Amino acid sequence: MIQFDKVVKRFGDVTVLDSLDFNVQKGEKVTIIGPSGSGKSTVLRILMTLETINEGVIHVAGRPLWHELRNDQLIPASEDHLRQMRKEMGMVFQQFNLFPHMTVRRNITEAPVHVLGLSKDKANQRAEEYLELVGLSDQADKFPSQLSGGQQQRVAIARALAMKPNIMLFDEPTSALDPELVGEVLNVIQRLSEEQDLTMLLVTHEMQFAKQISDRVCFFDKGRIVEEGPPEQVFSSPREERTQEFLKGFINPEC
Ligand SMILES: Nc1ncnc2c1ncn2[C@@H]1O[C@H](COP(=O)(O)OP(=O)(O)OP(=O)(O)O)[C@@H](O)[C@H]1O
Repeated sequence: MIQFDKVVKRFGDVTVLDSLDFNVQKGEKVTIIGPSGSGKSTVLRILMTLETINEGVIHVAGRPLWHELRNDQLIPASEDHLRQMRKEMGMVFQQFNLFPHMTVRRNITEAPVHVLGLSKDKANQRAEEYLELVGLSDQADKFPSQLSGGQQQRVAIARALAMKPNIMLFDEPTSALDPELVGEVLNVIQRLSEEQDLTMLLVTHEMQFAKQISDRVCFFDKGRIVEEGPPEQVFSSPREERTQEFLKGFINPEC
């Protein structure tokens, strides 16, 4: 579903992704862990087409993301191609990014109406369906500022799902939340992973959750995958010294 081939990303002189090879299968739930600045968010932002790449090729659902095929040659993607490719993915950010002047319902229906061309009725139906999934059916007429951080993040998840993406990207979805609100968001993500046929890529510092939810955990350092494997292996018996050092910083990651 996702394939990075020798992808290089630089910001000025700093190489953030260093010839990265990385694959995610259809339906797979993959968690990326690693120290601050290792390039985790950059991977998601590149997939969401929020950042460009300098070298390499990325395929999403079998099609090149940042390129188009013309006469068997890869050429840089047009804005139209990027717009099409973006429909494959939904992203949930650390800071919710809801539209503050719109109700919860409109936050969710806006893109389905204006990007997918759904009728208002259809989009409203869809909003109800996903608000129910995230446990917020009774909050549709509120504004984001009237909700807790955990509720806002659940609306953000419903909003991303309402575009019916095949891939969901979560960029540290709980790190801006007060500790007592983290659980409700993780519960929703857990439910999604169990009930929806989604490919999921999650960046998180919630190691226990990563262990629970993931088919595979990838440990990133300096723009490369240092170690990857099933969560039991990576958390309980990491092979690489850098992974061991990183995990020592977390309280009982094996629990
Ligand atoms: N727009 C940008 N301009 C310049 N440098 C950037 C930009 N975005 C990210 N970087 C740099 O790229 C590196 C990787 O950033 P990234 O956000 O991917 O790391 P991360 O592993 O997600 O870190 P964290 O866990 O702290 O969020 C960092 O050194 C960061 O400062």
